[in-house]
Amino acid sequence: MPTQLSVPTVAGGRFSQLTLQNRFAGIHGLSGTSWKGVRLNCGRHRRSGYRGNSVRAVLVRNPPPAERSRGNLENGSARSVGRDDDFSVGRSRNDAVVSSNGNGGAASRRDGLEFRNPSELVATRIEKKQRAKIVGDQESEAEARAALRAANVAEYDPVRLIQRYSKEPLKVLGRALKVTTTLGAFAISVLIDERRGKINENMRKRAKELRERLTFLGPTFVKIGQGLSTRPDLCPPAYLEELAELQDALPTFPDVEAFACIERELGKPMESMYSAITASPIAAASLGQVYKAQLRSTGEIVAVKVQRPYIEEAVALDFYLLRGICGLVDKYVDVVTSDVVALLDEFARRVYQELNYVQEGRNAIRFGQLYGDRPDVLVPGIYWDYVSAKVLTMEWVDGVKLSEQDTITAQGLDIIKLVDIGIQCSLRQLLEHGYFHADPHPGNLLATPDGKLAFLDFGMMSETPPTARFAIIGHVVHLVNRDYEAMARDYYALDFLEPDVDVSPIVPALKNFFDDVLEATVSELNFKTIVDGLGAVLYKYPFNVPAYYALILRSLTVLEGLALYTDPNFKVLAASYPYFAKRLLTDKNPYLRDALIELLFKDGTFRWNRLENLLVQGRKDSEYRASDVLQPVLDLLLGSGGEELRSLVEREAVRVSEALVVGSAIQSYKSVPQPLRDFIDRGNNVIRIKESEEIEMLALREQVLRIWNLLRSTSGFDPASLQPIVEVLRRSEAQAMGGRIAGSITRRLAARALQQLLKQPTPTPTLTS
Ligand SMILES: Nc1ncnc2c1ncn2[C@@H]1O[C@H](COP(=O)(O)OP(=O)(O)OP(=O)(O)O)[C@@H](O)[C@H]1O
Repeated sequence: MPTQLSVPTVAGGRFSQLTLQNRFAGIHGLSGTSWKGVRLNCGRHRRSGYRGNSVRAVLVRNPPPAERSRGNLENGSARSVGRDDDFSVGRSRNDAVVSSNGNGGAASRRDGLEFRNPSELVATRIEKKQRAKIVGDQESEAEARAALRAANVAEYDPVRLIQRYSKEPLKVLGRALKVTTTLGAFAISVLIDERRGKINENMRKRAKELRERLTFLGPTFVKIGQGLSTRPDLCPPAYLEELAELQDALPTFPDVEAFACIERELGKPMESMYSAITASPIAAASLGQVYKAQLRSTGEIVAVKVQRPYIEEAVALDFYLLRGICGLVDKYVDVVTSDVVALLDEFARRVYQELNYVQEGRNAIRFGQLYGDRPDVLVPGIYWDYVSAKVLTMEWVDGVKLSEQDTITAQGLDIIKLVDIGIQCSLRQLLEHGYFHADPHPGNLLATPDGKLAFLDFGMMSETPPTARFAIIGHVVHLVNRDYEAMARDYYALDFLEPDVDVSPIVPALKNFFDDVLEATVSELNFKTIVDGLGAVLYKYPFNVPAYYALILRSLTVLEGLALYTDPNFKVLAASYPYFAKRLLTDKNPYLRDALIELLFKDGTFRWNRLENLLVQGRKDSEYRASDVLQPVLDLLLGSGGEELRSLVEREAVRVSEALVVGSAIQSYKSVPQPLRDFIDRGNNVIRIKESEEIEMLALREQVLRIWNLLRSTSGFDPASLQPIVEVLRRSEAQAMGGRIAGSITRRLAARALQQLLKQPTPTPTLTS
C-alpha cells in the first residue's frame, strides 16, 4: 500500500533524503524505495506517546561520502544514536548519516588506556580537570551568547499591558467576546445541568467540553486548565482526568513556521545546525512543540522545542483581560477574600518566565547540578549554541511517559520503583536544596529503558525557603507525636499565619481531625487524606497557604496518584519516611536535632521503639551512613546547653546498662537446666525480681541489642568512621558523664545484690546524677 506523503516546503528544498515513519501501520517494506527522486526509509514508530496512525516523515540531508563512511565506522560508538530505535531507522542503520561523535569515540579510547605510572595518573587527572574547565568555560560562553539572543524577551509588566491595550479597544473587545461566549456557553450548560439535577450524570461530558473550550481559547487558558488539573481540592475527578489531557495532547502549529522560527532565532540555516530533523513534531505542548533532531556538529540526538508563534501577544492580551476581570472581583465580590489580582500577577509572571527558553535551559542546568548526579535520575543536557528565547535544544531522552503504565510494565520496568525515585528526588528538591520542579505532571516524567527517571520541562521551577524546609520536617515529627500545639505553632514558621494570629483555637480542630485519622500510624496514611484534612481545618481559619507549599503538595500527590494506579495500597508518607528518618538522624541543623530529641524523648521517657524505627527506616535511604547518625547526636549530648537532655540520657543509660547486665544474668540463669538450677540456688530463686520488671528489662535488652546490630550491620559501616565519635568521647563532659553513669549503675546493682542477699524485696532506688 503506498503511503501518502506531504513534504513541508521549507524543508523540501534543503533536505535531500526523507525517511517515513508510520506509527503503527508498519511500512518497513517501503524502505529503500523512492518518491520523486527522494529515497524513502520507513519503520514502525515504537516510541510510546504517539497517538493515531499517521505517517511521520524524517527528513535527512544526504551527507558527503566521507562523512557517510565515518558515520558507518563510528555508528557503534555514537552514544546517543544507538539509544534510539525510531529515529535511527532512516539514519544510522540504512544510511548512516551519523557524523563523527568526537567525544564518544575519543573518550572510550582514552578510557581504554592502561596507566600504570601514578604520576601519569595524576597528570591525566590534571589534564581531565583542565579539559573540564575548558569545556565549562566554553559552555558559559555559549550560554552567554544564548542569553544575548534572548536579550529582548518580554517580561510581564501589567502597567505596560494597560498602556498597550488601552490603544487597541477593538482587539480587546473581539477577544473578550470570544472568551465570554466560549466560557459563558459552558457555564450555562452547567447551570442547566444543575437545575435538572443532572450534574453528576453529565459530569464527564462537561469536563470534556471544558477541555475543548480551553484548548480552543489557546495557551493562556490551556495553562489555567493545566493548573486546575492538579487541584483535587478544586475539581472533581472527572474534570481532573479530562484536564490532564491538556498536558500533552494539544494541536500543533505548522512545521514551516517552526523551522522558520528556528532559523530566525538562531541566525543560521537549518541544515548547518541539524543534519536531521523530524518533519512533524513528536509532541505539542501548551507553549511550544518538540522535534527530534540530530546535531550536525557532533551527531548527537537532540530534542528541539520551538515556541508557538505570536504567543507573547496572545498571552499578553489574555492577561490584560483577565486582570480587568480580577480587578472587578476584588472590588465587588465580597465572598472572595484573597487578592485575586495579585494571584493572577503571580501566575502571569510564571507564564512569562516559561516563555524564555534560555531561562528554562538555566533551570535545567541547575536542576541537573543538584540532582542529576543520582544514578537513577536523568536530566537532559542543554546545547547552548542552539538555544534562544524561543528555541531550546536539549539532549534527547528516550523513554516512556510515567502515565503510560502498561508500556512501562511491558518493558519490564517497575512503576512503583520509578515513582519511588520520583518521591525521593522530590523530597530532596523540596526539603534539602529547596529548588524544585514545580510542574511534575506525568507528561514531564519519563521512564528510560534502563530504569531511570527522566525529568523534562524546566519552565516552571520554585523554591522552598530554608525555614520552611525544616519546619515541614518538624511538622511531620509533631504529627507523629500528636503534638497539636507544636503543629499549630509550625504554621508561623511555615508562613501560613501572621505572627499576631492566635493559634489556640486551631489546636482542638487539629486534634479532632488527626486523633481520628491517626488511629493508623502516620506512615499508613494516605497523603491525600492528610492534605485534604489539613485543608478542611485550615480553611476555617485566617490561613494563607504560600504558593511553594501548594506546589509541594501537588508534586507529591501527583506521584502518589501515579503509584495508586499500580498499587492501591501505596502510601507516599511511608515511602517518604526513610528520607525523614535519615534527615532526623544525620542532620546537624539545630532545628532538626531538636525535632529528633522531641521525637525520641517524649514526656521525659526515651522511646527506644522510635529510635529503632528511625534506624530501620533511615537505612533504607540510599544516602544514609551509620557514621553520620552518631555524630550529631553525640554533639548534641555533649554540647553546651544539653544539660536537660544529658540527665535524661544518663537515666536511660543506667536503665539500659542494668537491662543488659541483669537481663543477661536472667537469660544465662534461665538457660541453665532445671536440675542444675536447683543445685545452684537450692530451691530459692537466686534472681529475685518482679515478673513485670523482668519482662520489661528483657524487652529493653532485646531492643537495645537489636538497635546495636542495626547500627553494626548498616552497609558501609566502617569502624574507622567512628574516630570522630571517639574524639567526642574524649571530651571532659563525656568522661564526667561516663563516670556518673557508671556510679549510678554501680549503686543500682549494689542495691540489687543487697536485695538478693537479704532475700527481701526492696523498693527500686531512685536515681541521682
Ligand atoms: N529532551 C526531551 N527528550 C524527549 N522528549 C522530549 C524532550 N523534551 C520534551 N519532550 C517531549 O515533548 C513534550 C513537551 O515538552 P515540554 O513539556 O518541555 O513542553 P512545554 O511546552 O514546556 O509543555 P507544558 O505544556 O507542559 O508546559 C514532553 O512531554 C515530551 O514528550
